[in-house]
Amino acid sequence: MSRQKCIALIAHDEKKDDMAAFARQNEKVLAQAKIVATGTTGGRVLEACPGLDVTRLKSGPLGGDQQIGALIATGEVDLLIFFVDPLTPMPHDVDVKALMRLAIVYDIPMALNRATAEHLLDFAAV
Ligand SMILES: O=C(CO)COP(=O)(O)O
Repeated sequence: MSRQKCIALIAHDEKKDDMAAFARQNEKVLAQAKIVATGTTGGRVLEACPGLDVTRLKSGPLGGDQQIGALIATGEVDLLIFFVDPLTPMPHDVDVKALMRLAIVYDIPMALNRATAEHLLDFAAV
């Protein structure tokens, strides 16, 4: 039997409502996976869907993006869903860029907005 899929969820502040709505809408699919999330995003996802298996890491600006990058490097993440806010400068922009780079290096499917995330979830059908 193949191992349970791991989905990483991250949303910048302006996109957190969107992430909560996305989680609610896709709760059944997400419930079949193990979820890892940056701290605040994970809290919002759990508020929206208390039954999900969510491991909350550090908040993004405090190293959470790098933790998810490390999980990608060790082969533990199958899909990255990251709702990026393109309109707000971030103090941890270099961490965000590093995370995206690792997702590319390890060829992990990566959705940076909701429209793509819906397609990837359908496609991955965990
Ligand atoms: O900043 C983030 C991603 O870069 C997200 O972190 P939080 O989920 O803790 O807000």
